Amino acid sequence: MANDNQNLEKLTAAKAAIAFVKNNDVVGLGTGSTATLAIKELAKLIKDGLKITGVPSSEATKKLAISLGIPLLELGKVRSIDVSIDGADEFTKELNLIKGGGGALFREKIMASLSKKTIIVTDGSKLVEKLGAFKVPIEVNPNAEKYVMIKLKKLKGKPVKRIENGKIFITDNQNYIFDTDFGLIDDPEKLAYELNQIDGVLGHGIFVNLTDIIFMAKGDYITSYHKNIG
Ligand SMILES: O=C(CO)[C@H](O)[C@H](O)COP(=O)(O)O
Repeated sequence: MANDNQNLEKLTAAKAAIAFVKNNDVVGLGTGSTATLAIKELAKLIKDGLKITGVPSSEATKKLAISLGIPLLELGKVRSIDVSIDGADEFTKELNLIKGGGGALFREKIMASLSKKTIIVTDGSKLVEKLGAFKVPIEVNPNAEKYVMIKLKKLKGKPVKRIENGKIFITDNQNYIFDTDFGLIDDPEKLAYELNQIDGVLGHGIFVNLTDIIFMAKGDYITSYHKNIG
C-alpha cells in the first residue's frame, strides 16, 4: 500500500510528464495508480481548454477517462500516438522496465510501441540496479497454460499463476498472468527475446527500447532519465 509520501511523489512525477502534452495531441493513457494521477491532471487541463484525444491502455483506464470526459480512440484503431504516459513496477537507468503489476502489460506495450514519445512516471521506490526483484508478469492464453509453464521452467523461471481476491486473475484480453521469478536479470533484452518466442505468450512485462523519458520523484526531488540517443 502506498503511503502519503509515495502518493505525493507519484503526483509530482505525473505533473512533470503532463507538461509534454500539446494541443491536439493523441495521448496514450497508461494504467495503474501513477498513470491515474496523470490522467486526472490531464482532465483538469482539458477542462481549461486543452484539446487532446486519449488512447486507453486498459478497460480500467478507459472507464476512468470516460468518467473524466476525456475524448477517446480505441488502441487497436490508431496508427500513431504523440505521447504516452504510463507507470512502471521497476526501472533501471538504462530505461529498461518491468511493467504489468496491474496486468495491462500487453496493451501498454502496444501503446508504447505506437508512441513517438513514451514517458514513464514513478515514485522513488522503482529504481533498481538490475531488474528482477519484481516478478516478471507474463500474459498467457489459457489453452497454453501447461505448455508455457514447461517453457518458462526451461528458461529457469519460476512461474506462479496470478490470483487476486481469491480468484484467478483474468486480463482484459481474457488471459492468465504468470508472475515469473527469474532472479536478477543480467540481460533483459535476451530474456525479452526468449519470452517472445514462446507460443501462447501474448506478451510480457519486460520493456526494452520502448521508453524515452522517466520522471522519478523522490522526496522533494525529481530526477529525469533520458534515452541515450548518442
Ligand atoms: O504496468 C502497470 C500496470 O499493468 C503499472 O504501470 C505498474 O504496475 C505501476 O503501477 P503503479 O503506478 O500503481 O505503481
